[in-house]
Amino acid sequence: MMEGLEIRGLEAGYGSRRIVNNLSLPCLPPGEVIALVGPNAAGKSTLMRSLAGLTPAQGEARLDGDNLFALSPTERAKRVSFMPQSLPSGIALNVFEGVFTALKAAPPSRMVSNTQLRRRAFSALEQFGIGDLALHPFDNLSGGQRQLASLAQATVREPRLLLLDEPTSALDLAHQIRAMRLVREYARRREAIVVAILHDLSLACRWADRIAVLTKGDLIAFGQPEVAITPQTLRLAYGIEARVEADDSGRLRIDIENVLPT
Ligand SMILES: Nc1ncnc2c1ncn2[C@@H]1O[C@H](COP(=O)(O)OP(=O)(O)OP(=O)(O)O)[C@@H](O)[C@H]1O
Repeated sequence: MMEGLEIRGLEAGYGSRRIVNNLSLPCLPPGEVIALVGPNAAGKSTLMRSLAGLTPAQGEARLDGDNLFALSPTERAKRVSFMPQSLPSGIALNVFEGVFTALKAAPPSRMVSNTQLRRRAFSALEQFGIGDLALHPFDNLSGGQRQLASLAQATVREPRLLLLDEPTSALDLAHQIRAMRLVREYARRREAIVVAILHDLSLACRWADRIAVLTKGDLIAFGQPEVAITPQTLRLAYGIEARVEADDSGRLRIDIENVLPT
């Protein structure tokens, strides 16, 4: 059995409109964070939602050898978590209840008592620095606080596949770094596969093990940051001229020179 996430010939869209075209990726191994980047409307969310079972798709997606599209809802809830771009409003729960409910819906098999589950839910809040918000109604949170609560909710079940749609878009600089660090630690510790849609390429280069660049539904580059993020990719994906340089520690620096006329 091949461990990790394999995607072959995946196509997804809405009705007769195809958004993601025949997409294949080398196996995404456990323990890694994969950033999915690309311009607006490239199909990133559509791809992610199809992996989460929320948008119909054809082709193959296998998680540890199992057909992801054929998992029962319970099995999927145990193995896959999806954090959407924006949380619905009108959630009549406080932050703790929201996370606890997510955990209770598909608890890890080793957790039997409610006390254990409550402890785990609270520790997920603390990990994201929002333990003090436990009793706040979800609906009263700021955009950034909602995103942190949503991250706690997505990780609390310890899924093998964690799908995050723009998890840091509402976070301040310090919380972006904290969130990405926790997500990467999570991938390493739980041997999980994390796929995160990110618009901030510096964040992607700094925290992702590999980057997939999607443009108009096609994968145009995939690999370690220095392989995927090149002047050519940036031109193709975003229509910008940029220099990409690695500093002494090997970190990529993207220097945008000018924007091409459209
Ligand atoms: N529910 C839907 N029904 C019909 N078309 C949709 C739906 N959701 C998205 N689309 C269309 O699919 C295309 C890709 O959208 P998608 O949200 O996957 O892109 P994205 O790369 O995630 O974009 P962004 O970076 O702007 O969030 C867009 O043209 C969009 O209008």
